[in-house]
Amino acid sequence: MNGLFFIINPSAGHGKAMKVWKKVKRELERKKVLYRSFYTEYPGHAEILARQVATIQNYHLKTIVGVGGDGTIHEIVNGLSSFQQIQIGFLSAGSGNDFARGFKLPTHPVKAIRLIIQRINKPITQYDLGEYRLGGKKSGQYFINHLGIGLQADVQKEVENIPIKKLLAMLKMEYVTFIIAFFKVLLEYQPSSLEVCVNGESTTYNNVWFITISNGPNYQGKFKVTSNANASNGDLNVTIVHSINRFQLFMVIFLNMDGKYLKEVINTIACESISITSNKPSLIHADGEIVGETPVSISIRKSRVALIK
Ligand SMILES: Nc1ncnc2c1ncn2[C@@H]1O[C@H](COP(=O)(O)OP(=O)(O)OP(=O)(O)O)[C@@H](O)[C@H]1O
Repeated sequence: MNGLFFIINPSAGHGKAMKVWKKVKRELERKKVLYRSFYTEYPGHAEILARQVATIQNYHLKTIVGVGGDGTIHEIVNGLSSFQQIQIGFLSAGSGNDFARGFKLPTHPVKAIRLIIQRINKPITQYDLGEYRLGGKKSGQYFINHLGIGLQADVQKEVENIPIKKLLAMLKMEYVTFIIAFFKVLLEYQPSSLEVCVNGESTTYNNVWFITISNGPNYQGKFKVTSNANASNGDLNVTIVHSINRFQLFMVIFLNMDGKYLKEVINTIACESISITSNKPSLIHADGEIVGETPVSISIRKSRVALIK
Protein backbone atom coordinates (compact mmCIF):
# COMPACT_ATOMS: atom_id res chain seq x y z
CA MET A 1 0.00 0.00 0.00
CA ASN A 2 1.29 3.47 -0.85
CA GLY A 3 0.49 6.16 1.65
CA LEU A 4 1.42 7.15 5.15
CA PHE A 5 2.03 4.77 8.02
CA PHE A 6 1.64 6.18 11.52
CA ILE A 7 3.07 4.77 14.74
CA ILE A 8 1.36 6.34 17.73
CA ASN A 9 2.51 6.06 21.33
CA PRO A 10 -0.75 6.54 23.25
CA SER A 11 1.11 7.00 26.53
CA ALA A 12 3.29 9.88 25.27
CA GLY A 13 2.74 13.28 26.83
CA HIS A 14 0.32 11.74 29.35
CA GLY A 15 -2.43 11.44 26.76
CA LYS A 16 -1.37 14.33 24.51
CA ALA A 17 -0.45 11.92 21.70
CA MET A 18 -4.04 10.72 21.38
CA LYS A 19 -5.32 14.30 21.20
CA VAL A 20 -2.75 15.13 18.52
CA TRP A 21 -3.61 11.96 16.60
CA LYS A 22 -7.36 12.79 16.64
CA LYS A 23 -6.65 16.17 14.99
CA VAL A 24 -4.25 14.66 12.49
CA LYS A 25 -6.69 11.89 11.55
CA ARG A 26 -9.37 14.49 10.84
CA GLU A 27 -6.97 16.37 8.54
CA LEU A 28 -5.95 13.17 6.72
CA GLU A 29 -9.58 12.27 6.14
CA ARG A 30 -10.39 15.78 4.98
CA LYS A 31 -7.48 15.66 2.50
CA LYS A 32 -8.38 12.06 1.50
CA VAL A 33 -4.88 10.83 2.26
CA LEU A 34 -4.47 7.06 2.36
CA TYR A 35 -3.01 5.96 5.70
CA ARG A 36 -2.65 3.14 8.19
CA SER A 37 -2.07 3.54 11.90
CA PHE A 38 -0.55 1.37 14.63
CA TYR A 39 -0.61 2.00 18.37
CA THR A 40 2.30 0.98 20.55
CA GLU A 41 1.36 -1.31 23.42
CA TYR A 42 4.52 -1.35 25.53
CA PRO A 43 7.96 0.31 25.80
CA GLY A 44 10.13 -0.64 22.84
CA HIS A 45 7.13 -1.49 20.65
CA ALA A 46 7.60 1.48 18.26
CA GLU A 47 11.00 0.07 17.24
CA ILE A 48 9.50 -3.36 16.54
CA LEU A 49 6.49 -1.93 14.68
CA ALA A 50 8.68 0.32 12.51
CA ARG A 51 10.93 -2.60 11.57
CA GLN A 52 7.99 -4.93 10.89
CA VAL A 53 6.10 -2.41 8.74
CA ALA A 54 9.27 -1.58 6.77
CA THR A 55 10.02 -5.28 6.22
CA ILE A 56 6.49 -6.28 5.19
CA GLN A 57 5.86 -3.26 2.96
CA ASN A 58 9.32 -3.45 1.43
CA TYR A 59 9.67 -1.08 -1.57
CA HIS A 60 6.10 0.20 -1.37
CA LEU A 61 6.69 2.07 1.84
CA LYS A 62 7.93 5.64 1.53
CA THR A 63 7.11 7.28 4.85
CA ILE A 64 6.59 6.36 8.50
CA VAL A 65 5.32 9.06 10.82
CA GLY A 66 5.78 8.82 14.59
CA VAL A 67 3.36 10.45 17.01
CA GLY A 68 4.81 10.84 20.49
CA GLY A 69 7.80 12.19 22.34
CA ASP A 70 11.57 11.79 22.25
CA GLY A 71 11.38 8.13 23.25
CA THR A 72 9.07 7.38 20.33
CA ILE A 73 11.32 8.98 17.69
CA HIS A 74 14.30 7.23 19.28
CA GLU A 75 12.63 3.84 18.88
CA ILE A 76 11.46 4.52 15.30
CA VAL A 77 14.93 5.63 14.22
CA ASN A 78 16.36 2.41 15.67
CA GLY A 79 13.66 0.28 14.02
CA LEU A 80 14.44 1.84 10.63
CA SER A 81 18.23 1.85 10.94
CA SER A 82 18.53 -0.64 8.06
CA PHE A 83 15.92 1.11 5.91
CA GLN A 84 17.64 4.34 4.99
CA GLN A 85 15.36 4.94 2.01
CA ILE A 86 12.29 5.34 4.22
CA GLN A 87 11.45 8.91 5.16
CA ILE A 88 10.58 9.61 8.76
CA GLY A 89 7.98 12.19 9.72
CA PHE A 90 7.32 13.16 13.31
CA LEU A 91 4.41 14.77 15.12
CA SER A 92 5.55 15.95 18.49
CA ALA A 93 3.23 14.93 21.32
CA GLY A 94 5.52 14.16 24.25
CA SER A 95 6.10 15.83 27.59
CA GLY A 96 9.52 17.37 26.93
CA ASN A 97 9.83 17.35 23.13
CA ASP A 98 13.54 18.21 23.03
CA PHE A 99 13.87 16.56 19.64
CA ALA A 100 11.07 18.53 17.94
CA ARG A 101 12.33 21.77 19.49
CA GLY A 102 15.92 21.13 18.49
CA PHE A 103 15.08 20.13 14.92
CA LYS A 104 12.57 22.99 14.66
CA LEU A 105 9.64 20.80 13.71
CA PRO A 106 6.23 22.50 13.73
CA THR A 107 4.47 21.90 17.02
CA HIS A 108 0.95 22.49 15.76
CA PRO A 109 -0.33 19.05 14.70
CA VAL A 110 -2.30 20.21 11.64
CA LYS A 111 0.55 22.41 10.37
CA ALA A 112 2.96 19.54 10.99
CA ILE A 113 0.94 16.96 9.06
CA ARG A 114 0.34 19.40 6.18
CA LEU A 115 4.10 19.88 5.92
CA ILE A 116 4.66 16.13 5.89
CA ILE A 117 2.04 15.62 3.16
CA GLN A 118 3.65 18.36 1.05
CA ARG A 119 7.12 16.86 1.36
CA ILE A 120 6.28 13.23 0.58
CA ASN A 121 8.21 12.00 -2.45
CA LYS A 122 10.27 15.20 -2.59
CA PRO A 123 14.03 15.04 -2.04
CA ILE A 124 14.76 15.61 1.63
CA THR A 125 17.85 16.07 3.75
CA GLN A 126 19.59 13.08 5.26
CA TYR A 127 20.70 13.73 8.84
CA ASP A 128 23.47 12.12 10.84
CA LEU A 129 22.84 9.68 13.67
CA GLY A 130 24.96 8.85 16.68
CA GLU A 131 25.74 5.16 17.12
CA TYR A 132 26.52 3.85 20.62
CA ARG A 133 27.91 0.50 21.71
CA LEU A 134 27.58 -0.50 25.33
CA GLY A 135 30.30 -2.57 26.98
CA GLY A 136 32.03 -4.79 24.49
CA LYS A 137 28.93 -5.19 22.30
CA LYS A 138 29.58 -5.43 18.57
CA SER A 139 26.20 -4.24 17.36
CA GLY A 140 25.22 -0.67 18.03
CA GLN A 141 22.07 1.28 18.72
CA TYR A 142 21.35 4.79 17.52
CA PHE A 143 20.38 8.17 18.90
CA ILE A 144 19.19 11.10 16.89
CA ASN A 145 19.45 13.98 19.34
CA HIS A 146 21.71 13.36 22.31
CA LEU A 147 23.21 10.83 24.66
CA GLY A 148 23.94 11.68 28.28
CA ILE A 149 26.16 10.02 30.88
CA GLY A 150 26.05 10.62 34.64
CA LEU A 151 23.84 13.03 36.55
CA GLN A 152 21.64 13.81 33.53
CA ALA A 153 20.72 10.15 33.13
CA ASP A 154 20.13 9.72 36.88
CA VAL A 155 17.75 12.70 36.87
CA GLN A 156 15.98 11.27 33.81
CA LYS A 157 15.49 8.00 35.69
CA GLU A 158 14.32 9.76 38.85
CA VAL A 159 11.72 11.75 36.88
CA GLU A 160 9.92 8.46 36.22
CA ASN A 161 9.69 7.80 39.99
CA ILE A 162 8.15 11.11 41.04
CA PRO A 163 4.69 10.10 42.35
CA ILE A 164 2.96 13.38 41.41
CA LYS A 165 4.42 13.38 37.90
CA LYS A 166 1.06 12.77 36.21
CA LEU A 167 -0.69 15.45 38.22
CA LEU A 168 2.04 17.98 37.38
CA ALA A 169 1.82 17.04 33.71
CA MET A 170 -1.96 17.62 33.78
CA LEU A 171 -1.26 21.06 35.24
CA LYS A 172 1.34 21.61 32.50
CA MET A 173 4.04 21.89 35.17
CA GLU A 174 6.44 19.20 33.97
CA TYR A 175 9.37 21.45 34.87
CA VAL A 176 8.44 21.04 38.57
CA THR A 177 8.85 17.26 38.17
CA PHE A 178 12.28 17.91 36.73
CA ILE A 179 13.26 20.26 39.56
CA ILE A 180 12.15 17.76 42.25
CA ALA A 181 14.04 14.94 40.51
CA PHE A 182 17.09 17.13 40.00
CA PHE A 183 17.40 18.09 43.67
CA LYS A 184 16.70 14.54 44.87
CA VAL A 185 19.54 13.26 42.71
CA LEU A 186 21.86 16.18 43.36
CA LEU A 187 21.81 15.65 47.14
CA GLU A 188 23.28 12.18 46.84
CA TYR A 189 25.07 12.14 43.52
CA GLN A 190 28.80 11.50 43.67
CA PRO A 191 30.73 12.71 40.61
CA SER A 192 33.00 10.12 39.05
CA SER A 193 36.32 9.91 37.24
CA LEU A 194 35.96 9.25 33.56
CA GLU A 195 38.49 8.38 30.94
CA VAL A 196 37.54 9.92 27.63
CA CYS A 197 39.23 8.74 24.47
CA VAL A 198 38.82 10.94 21.39
CA ASN A 199 40.56 10.02 18.13
CA GLY A 200 42.87 7.64 19.99
CA GLU A 201 43.92 10.20 22.63
CA SER A 202 42.87 9.56 26.24
CA THR A 203 42.19 12.19 28.90
CA THR A 204 41.09 11.52 32.46
CA TYR A 205 38.53 13.92 33.93
CA ASN A 206 37.96 13.90 37.68
CA ASN A 207 34.76 14.88 39.48
CA VAL A 208 32.63 14.61 36.38
CA TRP A 209 28.95 15.48 36.87
CA PHE A 210 27.84 14.63 33.38
CA ILE A 211 28.87 14.29 29.79
CA THR A 212 26.52 15.05 26.93
CA ILE A 213 27.15 13.89 23.39
CA SER A 214 24.96 15.78 20.98
CA ASN A 215 24.07 15.08 17.41
CA GLY A 216 21.08 17.43 17.29
CA PRO A 217 21.16 21.07 18.27
CA ASN A 218 19.20 21.02 21.52
CA TYR A 219 19.49 18.75 24.46
CA GLN A 220 17.76 18.16 27.74
CA GLY A 221 15.63 21.29 27.67
CA LYS A 222 16.40 22.04 31.29
CA PHE A 223 20.10 21.10 31.20
CA LYS A 224 20.89 24.35 29.47
CA VAL A 225 24.53 23.77 28.68
CA THR A 226 25.47 25.23 25.32
CA SER A 227 25.49 22.96 22.33
CA ASN A 228 26.62 23.91 18.85
CA ALA A 229 25.71 20.52 17.50
CA ASN A 230 24.32 20.29 14.01
CA ALA A 231 22.95 16.98 12.79
CA SER A 232 24.23 17.45 9.26
CA ASN A 233 27.85 18.45 9.85
CA GLY A 234 29.31 14.99 10.41
CA ASP A 235 30.42 15.74 13.98
CA LEU A 236 29.36 14.90 17.49
CA ASN A 237 29.46 17.71 19.99
CA VAL A 238 30.71 16.60 23.41
CA THR A 239 30.24 18.64 26.59
CA ILE A 240 31.97 17.54 29.80
CA VAL A 241 30.96 19.25 33.05
CA HIS A 242 33.42 18.52 35.84
CA SER A 243 35.36 19.86 38.84
CA ILE A 244 32.68 22.26 40.09
CA ASN A 245 30.76 22.24 43.34
CA ARG A 246 27.03 21.63 43.67
CA PHE A 247 26.22 25.34 43.74
CA GLN A 248 28.18 26.01 40.54
CA LEU A 249 26.46 23.06 38.91
CA PHE A 250 23.11 24.58 39.81
CA MET A 251 24.21 27.85 38.17
CA VAL A 252 25.34 26.05 35.04
CA ILE A 253 22.09 24.15 34.67
CA PHE A 254 19.43 26.58 35.77
CA LEU A 255 20.99 29.91 34.88
CA ASN A 256 22.39 28.77 31.58
CA MET A 257 25.86 30.09 32.32
CA ASP A 258 27.04 27.93 29.44
CA GLY A 259 30.71 28.26 30.12
CA LYS A 260 30.94 32.05 30.15
CA TYR A 261 32.08 32.00 33.78
CA LEU A 262 33.20 28.44 33.99
CA LYS A 263 35.12 27.85 30.80
CA GLU A 264 37.79 25.81 32.54
CA VAL A 265 35.30 23.27 33.88
CA ILE A 266 33.09 22.80 30.86
CA ASN A 267 35.01 21.20 28.04
CA THR A 268 33.47 21.03 24.61
CA ILE A 269 34.90 18.83 21.92
CA ALA A 270 33.81 18.17 18.33
CA CYS A 271 34.68 14.67 17.16
CA GLU A 272 33.61 11.73 15.01
CA SER A 273 34.08 9.09 17.69
CA ILE A 274 34.58 8.89 21.41
CA SER A 275 34.79 6.15 24.03
CA ILE A 276 34.18 6.58 27.73
CA THR A 277 35.08 4.40 30.69
CA SER A 278 34.54 5.27 34.34
CA ASN A 279 35.84 4.28 37.77
CA LYS A 280 32.28 3.15 38.64
CA PRO A 281 29.33 2.40 36.34
CA SER A 282 27.58 5.60 35.26
CA LEU A 283 24.06 5.55 33.90
CA ILE A 284 23.48 6.42 30.23
CA HIS A 285 20.43 7.79 28.47
CA ALA A 286 19.92 8.03 24.73
CA ASP A 287 17.31 10.58 23.59
CA GLY A 288 15.97 10.55 27.14
CA GLU A 289 15.62 6.74 27.37
CA ILE A 290 17.76 4.92 29.94
CA VAL A 291 19.80 2.44 27.91
CA GLY A 292 22.57 1.13 30.18
CA GLU A 293 25.84 1.99 31.92
CA THR A 294 29.41 2.86 31.02
CA PRO A 295 31.67 1.82 29.34
CA VAL A 296 30.37 3.07 26.02
CA SER A 297 31.76 3.97 22.60
CA ILE A 298 29.99 6.39 20.34
CA SER A 299 30.55 7.38 16.74
CA ILE A 300 28.85 9.47 14.13
CA ARG A 301 27.03 7.82 11.23
CA LYS A 302 26.84 10.43 8.51
CA SER A 303 23.64 11.03 6.50
CA ARG A 304 21.79 8.03 7.92
CA VAL A 305 18.23 9.22 8.40
CA ALA A 306 15.81 10.88 5.98
CA LEU A 307 13.86 13.20 8.22
CA ILE A 308 10.97 15.25 6.89
CA LYS A 309 11.16 18.80 8.19
N1 LIG B 1 1.60 1.64 25.14
C1 LIG B 1 2.58 2.04 25.94
N2 LIG B 1 2.43 2.00 27.28
C2 LIG B 1 3.41 2.43 28.10
N3 LIG B 1 4.59 2.94 27.67
C3 LIG B 1 4.78 3.00 26.34
C4 LIG B 1 3.80 2.57 25.41
N4 LIG B 1 4.27 2.76 24.17
C5 LIG B 1 5.52 3.29 24.30
N5 LIG B 1 5.82 3.44 25.60
C6 LIG B 1 7.03 4.04 26.21
O1 LIG B 1 6.68 5.35 26.64
C7 LIG B 1 7.89 6.03 26.93
C8 LIG B 1 7.72 7.52 26.78
O2 LIG B 1 7.47 7.84 25.45
P1 LIG B 1 7.90 9.25 24.84
O3 LIG B 1 9.29 9.59 25.23
O4 LIG B 1 7.59 9.21 23.39
O5 LIG B 1 6.89 10.27 25.56
P2 LIG B 1 7.17 11.34 26.70
O6 LIG B 1 8.08 10.76 27.73
O7 LIG B 1 5.86 11.85 27.14
O8 LIG B 1 7.88 12.50 25.88
P3 LIG B 1 9.35 13.20 26.04
O9 LIG B 1 10.38 12.09 26.06
O10 LIG B 1 9.47 14.06 24.81
O11 LIG B 1 9.31 13.95 27.32
C9 LIG B 1 8.94 5.40 26.02
O12 LIG B 1 9.92 4.79 26.85
C10 LIG B 1 8.18 4.32 25.27
O13 LIG B 1 8.94 3.15 25.08
